Amino acid sequence: MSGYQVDDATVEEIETERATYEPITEATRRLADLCIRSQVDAASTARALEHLQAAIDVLSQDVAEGPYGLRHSRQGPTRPWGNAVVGVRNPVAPPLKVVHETDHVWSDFELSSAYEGPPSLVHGGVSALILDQLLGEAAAAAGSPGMTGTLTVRYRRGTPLGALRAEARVERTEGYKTFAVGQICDAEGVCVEAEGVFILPRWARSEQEQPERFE
Ligand SMILES: CCCCCCCCCC(=O)SCCNC(=O)CCNC(=O)[C@H](O)C(C)(C)COP(=O)(O)OP(=O)(O)OC[C@H]1O[C@@H](n2cnc3c(N)ncnc32)[C@H](O)[C@@H]1OP(=O)(O)O
Repeated sequence: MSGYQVDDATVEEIETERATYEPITEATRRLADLCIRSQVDAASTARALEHLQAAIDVLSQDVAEGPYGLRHSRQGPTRPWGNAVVGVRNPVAPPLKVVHETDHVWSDFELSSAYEGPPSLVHGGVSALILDQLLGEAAAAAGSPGMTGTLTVRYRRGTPLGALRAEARVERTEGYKTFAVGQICDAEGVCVEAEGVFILPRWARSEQEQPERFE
């Protein structure tokens, strides 16, 4: 399957890539929030748009074909940098930093106004997105990576924008199937719960080196 690339990037080259693109990604996240909440007048907005167009013109001068994919290096860390949840080069990603413990994974993160669904609350699709990632990471961390087959989400109460924690763990495995559970909590407790089945796809079962992650 395409999108899984092994390259010879050195640790230094990976750090340079991160240092080059992470600041502009973070600025773009800030921009998304400002698009929603700025109250400057039309003339100021038009001026900002001119600056943005200039930035787009510069960045468009050299663009890779296709999405980022999942890049593995023989020397440095794996880079899921285009991922919609954890991608450090993806301004759509909050991004989450996921900590892998022996028996579970977790992440403390903030969701800005860009993730709003009902007023002041997180969009239900965004909660599902985050839980899909966390449950998938739990499956991979347990040594049984897979693609999401089925994800069931229960919204117990509204999830406020702002500071949140997501956690996930593997419940059991059955052959190629891994059953994982997880939740998103605010300071008051659980807001959303999920359970999912992660399946090692047929095409990966026969490969000698199975992928470590599916993103
Ligand atoms: C550190 C790593 C971090 C990784 C994080 C990743 C998080 C993000 C995860 C994703 O978002 S993945 C993207 C969303 N998912 C997909 O796009 C999956 C699309 N579907 C497929 O690729 C295939 O349908 C799938 C791999 C799920 C199953 O196809 P297979 O041909 O490999 O399955 P097969 O027919 O051999 O069935 C294997 C077993 O799984 C069961 N199964 C198949 N599809 C299922 C399904 N959808 N839900 C539940 N069970 C399913 C099937 O019944 C069977 O059970 P039994 O062995 O008990 O008979």
